[in-house]
Amino acid sequence: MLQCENIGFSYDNQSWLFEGVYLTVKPGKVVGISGMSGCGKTTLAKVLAGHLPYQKGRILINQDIVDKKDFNPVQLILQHSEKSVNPYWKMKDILAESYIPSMELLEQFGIKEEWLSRWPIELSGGELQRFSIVRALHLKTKYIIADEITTMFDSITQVQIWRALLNICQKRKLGLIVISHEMDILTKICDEIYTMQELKKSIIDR
Ligand SMILES: Nc1ncnc2c1ncn2[C@@H]1O[C@H](COP(=O)(O)OP(=O)(O)OP(=O)(O)O)[C@@H](O)[C@H]1O
Repeated sequence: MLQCENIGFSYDNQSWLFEGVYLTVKPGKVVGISGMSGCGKTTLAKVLAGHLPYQKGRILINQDIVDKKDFNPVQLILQHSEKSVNPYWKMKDILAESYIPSMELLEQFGIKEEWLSRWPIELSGGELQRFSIVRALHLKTKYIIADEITTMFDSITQVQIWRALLNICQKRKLGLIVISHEMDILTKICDEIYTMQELKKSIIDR
């Protein structure tokens, strides 16, 4: 179980962006987070994935505090995948930095073999995003945070991508946190949905 207890974060060490955030995600469950623009959803995602240090509270996985030196079992997929790839590496090397995915997995996300030998700039935003999703699916990953990950896709491709991701999460019993402004996506795929405001008020064990 991924548990956040009383998390507080500040960018300037003067005022809290959010404080007293509680969130529990069980393996195999899909939890949606929505909220006003600028309320701190992406920041919370970065805190959970270990990209940003938090100043208050604790984050536990199966009752243990996450070991920062080890592979982080909480993997974050961001909206703008071009910001999370090295522009000087070819796609196959970007994937290999994490692990070598099977062709079957690549196919599930509609990745063509010929794209592997391209530079990031030679792919569309949607094509690049497919790589970011696959890259996060390391075998040691236990939780995925998907932060507005399908905004660049047409509606048919959105369905294909969500179906593939949800299938894998179900098969591997991964917990999935979905951050989105699109309530119709959240209501279709999530077991529970919270606003940032509600996370601040909630109790640990619900
Ligand atoms: N590196 C940073 N340094 C200082 N302030 C930041 C930094 N990154 C984000 N912020 C501020 O923190 C607040 C929360 O940003 P965040 O991106 O977490 O919001 P969000 O809820 O994900 O917004 P949106 O729905 O628009 O994506 C914003 O006011 C933003 O300007």
